[in-house]
Amino acid sequence: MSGKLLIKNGHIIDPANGLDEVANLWIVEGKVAAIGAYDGEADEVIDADGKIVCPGLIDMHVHLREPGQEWKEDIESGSRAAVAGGVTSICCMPNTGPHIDHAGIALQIIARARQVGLCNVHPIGAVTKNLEGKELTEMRELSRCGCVAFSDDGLPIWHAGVMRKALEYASSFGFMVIQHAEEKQLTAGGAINEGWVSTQLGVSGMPAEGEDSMIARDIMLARRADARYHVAHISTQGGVALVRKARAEGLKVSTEAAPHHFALTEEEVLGYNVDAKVSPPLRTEADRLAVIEGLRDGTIEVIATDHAPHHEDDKRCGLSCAAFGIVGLETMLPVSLELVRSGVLTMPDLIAKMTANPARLLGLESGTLSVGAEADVTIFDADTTWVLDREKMVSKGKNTPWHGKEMTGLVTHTVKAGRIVFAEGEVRG
Ligand SMILES: NC(=O)N[C@@H](CC(=O)O)C(=O)O
Ligand SMILES: [Zn+2]
Ligand SMILES: [Zn+2]
Repeated sequence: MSGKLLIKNGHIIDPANGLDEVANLWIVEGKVAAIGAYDGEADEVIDADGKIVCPGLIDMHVHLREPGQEWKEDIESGSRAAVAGGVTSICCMPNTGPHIDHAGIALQIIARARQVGLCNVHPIGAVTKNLEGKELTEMRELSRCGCVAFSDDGLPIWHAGVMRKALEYASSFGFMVIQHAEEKQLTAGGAINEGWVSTQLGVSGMPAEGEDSMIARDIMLARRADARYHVAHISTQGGVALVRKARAEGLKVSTEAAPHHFALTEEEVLGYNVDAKVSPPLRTEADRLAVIEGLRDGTIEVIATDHAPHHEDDKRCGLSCAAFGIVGLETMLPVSLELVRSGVLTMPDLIAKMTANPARLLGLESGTLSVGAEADVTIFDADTTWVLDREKMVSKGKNTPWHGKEMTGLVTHTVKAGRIVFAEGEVRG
């Protein structure tokens, strides 16, 4: 957009540039023009006094459902939910219908996202055709058409031989393979974590070993292939320990945690709460604390929501048959801010896990307030409290375990390429 936007007197935190100070942020012609002094008059001013101003958040794990399941979410509703949550760049997973396993679909998603024009949408290409785990996709072509990483998320790349080939092939081009780590032979039929809650409820469980064993296998394969391997939505104590050890060894292994895995435990499903049913499942308190320790010591570099919208019809059918998934875009920031309030992370460290770190892993240009960068900016009040009402959420998916819960931390403005796309609780455009 043309013109000059001044974000005045905010507490600017930009981990990519080590910035942590109260200053003015000037945006000219959609780009960051200056931080601090600038000679000129603003066309529009946002008073950010007492607020935090940071690069637009990046969520590298989102299910947009388009094409194929637009009644659950689509590119427009997902983009709107993103900016309502302060997120200006999302990576969308390939378990759509058709899958993102050929260039045409990737191009179609990017074109539609540009038309919507609210946030950056970067597709993640499938590793195998039809997510069947058998035949590799044309990763190189998918990459040329805008895919920023590769995954069969929704499903694991279960076949060890195929995973080995995928890692070797991806490694020769520097592509990152993102694994939904789940050994189905251990988790088949399970709906929630295997443990005392599954016993109490009489519902089949998914043991932590289902996740741990696949991460262990993959790390061996990644070591052999010298490949970039990223564990999606890590949820277990054992998994975090394996990733920590691999990183200490110098392997190109990384991981992300979803807010529900560091904020909630399996006890959330007591009462057969289908909105707390997710894959991997909410785990034990020991697992939750291990994820928090992983975030604290840097083993887990990224916070990503695994935003998985479902229609009510897919959820309201009992715990065993309900679809897996929790929506996350609109609760990512307030839920994650608890890590700062409880002293686990500093504010800059938290913001880095939602900006600079995913940008670095994926080679994105966003996630920074460097002068000259596209002006994607999130402004939030870290202390404002509000109550989440699922009916007021922008996402079509209302499947959140936080309905009716008090949230601390409110996004007041989202700016995309210099344009205010969210303010006063409303998405604009
Ligand atoms: N996380 C989930 O519970 N569900 C995801 C799939 C996935 O992320 O594995 C979905 O697509 O619904
Ligand atoms: Zn997954
Ligand atoms: Zn997912």
